[in-house]
Amino acid sequence: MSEDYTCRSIPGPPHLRDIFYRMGLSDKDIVALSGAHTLGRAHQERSGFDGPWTQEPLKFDNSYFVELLKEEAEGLLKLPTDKALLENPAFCPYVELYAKDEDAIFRDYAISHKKLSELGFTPSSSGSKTVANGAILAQGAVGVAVAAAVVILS
Ligand code: HEM
Repeated sequence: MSEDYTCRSIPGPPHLRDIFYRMGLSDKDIVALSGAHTLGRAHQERSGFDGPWTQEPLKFDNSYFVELLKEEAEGLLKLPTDKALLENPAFCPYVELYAKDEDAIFRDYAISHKKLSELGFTPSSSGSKTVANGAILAQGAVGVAVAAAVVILS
């Protein structure tokens, strides 16, 4: 398989920035946190997408970025938001850096994940919605804790 992708100098869709900037996160945070997709997979019945992003989805490493840079990554998933990281000149150099330098993604992912984890949340004022949101956020927190543990232990 070839690693023949090079960063394009055209701006990609602004949606990722709309979401992450309003939480005070940066371009670097967007790319580093996307690296969480090194772990796990998509499920047809949940999101409509199917499959893992990497060959070893139980291992936290830099392979999300390595696979993203490959023109063909057979059997592996690339979401539109994954591809967007290659289409924006502000994001793409980080993809290249993390594909080359695993220590860099370990370091930057830990920093970005800490920022994300410490943001907190504002519970809804409506009772039943609060319970539903609380349950969803609790599930999310477990996922975040697992990913953080993987980073720390690796
Ligand atoms: C950039 C915006 C993001 C989008 C559009 C996105 C989208 C998705 C989608 C569609 C799935 C598959 C869900 C399923 O079918 O089960 C998924 C899974 C996952 N996401 Fe994201 N995600 C984003 C950011 C993040 C972030 C910031 C993290 C953590 C820091 C993260 C961690 C994960 C993990 C670990 C899985 C695998 C879950 C599993 O194996 O069940 N994602 N994401």
